Amino acid sequence: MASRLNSPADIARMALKRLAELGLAPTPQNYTKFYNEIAGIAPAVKEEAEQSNVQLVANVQHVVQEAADTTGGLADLIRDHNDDIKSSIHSLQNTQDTPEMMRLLQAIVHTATNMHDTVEDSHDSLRELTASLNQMRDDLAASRHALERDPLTGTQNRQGLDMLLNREVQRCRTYQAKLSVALIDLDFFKQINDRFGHHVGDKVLIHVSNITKAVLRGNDVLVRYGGEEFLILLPETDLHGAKYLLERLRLVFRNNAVMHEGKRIDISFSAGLAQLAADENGHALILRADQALYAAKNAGRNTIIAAPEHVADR
Ligand SMILES: Nc1nc2c(ncn2[C@@H]2O[C@H](COP(=O)(O)OP(=O)(O)OP(=O)(O)O)[C@@H](O)[C@H]2O)c(=O)[nH]1
Repeated sequence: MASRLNSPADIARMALKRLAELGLAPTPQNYTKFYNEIAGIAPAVKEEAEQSNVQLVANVQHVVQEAADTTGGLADLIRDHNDDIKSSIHSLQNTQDTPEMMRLLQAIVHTATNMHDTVEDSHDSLRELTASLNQMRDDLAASRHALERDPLTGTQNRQGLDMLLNREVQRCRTYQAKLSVALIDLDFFKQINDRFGHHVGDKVLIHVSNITKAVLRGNDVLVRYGGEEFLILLPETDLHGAKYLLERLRLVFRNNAVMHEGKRIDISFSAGLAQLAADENGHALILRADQALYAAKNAGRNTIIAAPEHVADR
């Protein structure tokens, strides 16, 4: 049970403890690596996404500046052309000389044609700029998606959880809807790594997230919460429904062992469940699920425990 922690301070403490246990120096690199591992954050993806976001913002600034230049230039040119046409019309009204009238008319046609061409050019360049901005919007969405995904299992990571949870809690308040969370921690996962190697451990994590996703409904969200710990957000689900789902999941785990070199690797999990109370926030809800998970581990593992009802603060 690697990640039992919610606050950054707890995660930081745990990261330092890990470094000390392994006899590693608490360098910024080592500290960051362990902090991210415990918090379930993929550093490479995070850094890459952050860097590309900085690049993206610079690109957006550039395109917006170009658009401003284009429209500003267009306004100036139209004003100049307008002045020319006005002046030619004025001269036209004050002359009776036919050749002069012809010259002035030609000048007006010429200016109007220039104006038309200028507007056409600006239109094309603004269309190109809009296309660039649309492309950037898509890049930004893709980069945000990558930032919120766990690269190993493809599930949501903790990065996007706060926003999702707040949204669901808000929805429950507005519509008096139900929301439960399940915190699942694989039992004795370290032994799988130790016995078969880290790559088999990884394979087990992928397998676990795949079979879990197959059991969940479309609205449910599976989050890789820590190393071998998963959180499931269950909208429109009370504690009874959450228990039913987790029991089903336990059966699915039992019937779908990972096969490695012709041998079964049996996997079980412990889980803590909690249903959102009317006056509770998302953080407190997860904390109760976490305490229930602790109780499930202490009860001997392969156990599902529902948190007692939330007692309102006085
Ligand atoms: N293969 C693999 N192992 C991971 C990953 N993330 C965390 N782990 C391992 O998960 C193990 C968790 O070990 P423990 O915290 O002792 O928990 P456990 O062995 O599951 O024991 P209990 O939770 O108490 O039942 C550690 O060995 C971590 O290195 C990962 O992405 N891949």
